[in-house]
Amino acid sequence: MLQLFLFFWVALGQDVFLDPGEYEDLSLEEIGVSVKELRHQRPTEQPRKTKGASMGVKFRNFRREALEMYWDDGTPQGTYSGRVPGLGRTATMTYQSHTFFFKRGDAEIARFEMLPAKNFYIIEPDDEEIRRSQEYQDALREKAFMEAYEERTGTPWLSFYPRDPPVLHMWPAEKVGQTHAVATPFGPDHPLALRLTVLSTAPRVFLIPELLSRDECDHVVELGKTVVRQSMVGQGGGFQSKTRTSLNGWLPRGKSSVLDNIYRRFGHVLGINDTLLGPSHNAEELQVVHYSKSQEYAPHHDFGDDGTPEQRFLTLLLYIHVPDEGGATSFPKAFNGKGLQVVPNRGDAVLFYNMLPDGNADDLALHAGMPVKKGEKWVCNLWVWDPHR
Ligand SMILES: O=C(O)CCC(=O)C(=O)O
Ligand SMILES: [Fe+2]
Repeated sequence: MLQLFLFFWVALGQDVFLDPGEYEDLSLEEIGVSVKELRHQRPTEQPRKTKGASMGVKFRNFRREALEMYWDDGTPQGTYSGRVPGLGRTATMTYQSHTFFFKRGDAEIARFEMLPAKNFYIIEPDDEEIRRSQEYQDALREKAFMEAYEERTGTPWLSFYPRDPPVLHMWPAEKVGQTHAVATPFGPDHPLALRLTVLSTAPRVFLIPELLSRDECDHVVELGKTVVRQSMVGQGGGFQSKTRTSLNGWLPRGKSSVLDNIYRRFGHVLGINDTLLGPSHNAEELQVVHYSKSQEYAPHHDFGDDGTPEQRFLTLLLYIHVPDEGGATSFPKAFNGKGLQVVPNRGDAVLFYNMLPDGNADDLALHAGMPVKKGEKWVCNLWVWDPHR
């Protein structure tokens, strides 16, 4: 009977959650979830830097000729920063008030000072045909959009442009301590009632206690041991880096029937049809990560700009073996810079959204795997893309 009830509950897509109006924002201590560790990283808010802040910028060259790019370091010649092809583009991380200039031979063609809320710089065409081209008109629209967006929201547009709001379900995160209840028939061997509790509203971070059973954690660790290798970061196969010293590997959902059942559960917990959670649809294979003592993953975003609107929408991080000391997952930009760090219990998961409801990537979703001080840490990442992979 209970099973039947739960089945209908799920089938109707009904989630039980309290009216956000009933919630007070709770402090981390007041949330009342049982975890190994849950705290702020700093006692005070860290105001977002405005002067001298780092920023990602894009340049578009609408000259037909290639240009040489220089950073103005105060010397007459500047620091060489690479070539921008004719009608090409480049992007770089820099700082506010820094200046770049572009040369063809000895002639300076353009010079830009990096200004707050201006992340897009256009080297103007010198011929009418290009000025009338669709590409140039699109670039002007993109520049105007980026500036208006940052003006309006105080945060830069980091997604590909143009990009629609996400199509996948996103759990509301209006107040710290708010919970959503989900029932699923796909428990370890019985239906399961689960809860998602909001740990942070900006970025949107949830704790999901007891998503996996102990036996399931053991099972995934055992599968993980057969696939982990030295971690790589970056695109195109990546490269070894000091910022990610852990080992990782990938597990297809069909690796075992236990894993496939867990994926069905993920579908209910995320509010996303589980058939979409395969590699040919919206998700990557399950990534297993192993850290031993002093290994870490420095602060990073899970999204990247690969020049398409498709983006890593959410991260479901499963703790399948908890370190004895250290190894928290941290969100240094949460709580206006007070930060959030959490070490859940074994079998718990942390869910966070890398995108905002308007389709922008969420800069605040910056996070890190802090150094393990004692024991071993095993986690899994499920990355779900929107609108598809
Ligand atoms: O280990 C953690 O706590 C975070 C891991 C992570 O961010 C990643 O693998 O992308
Ligand atoms: Fe990550």
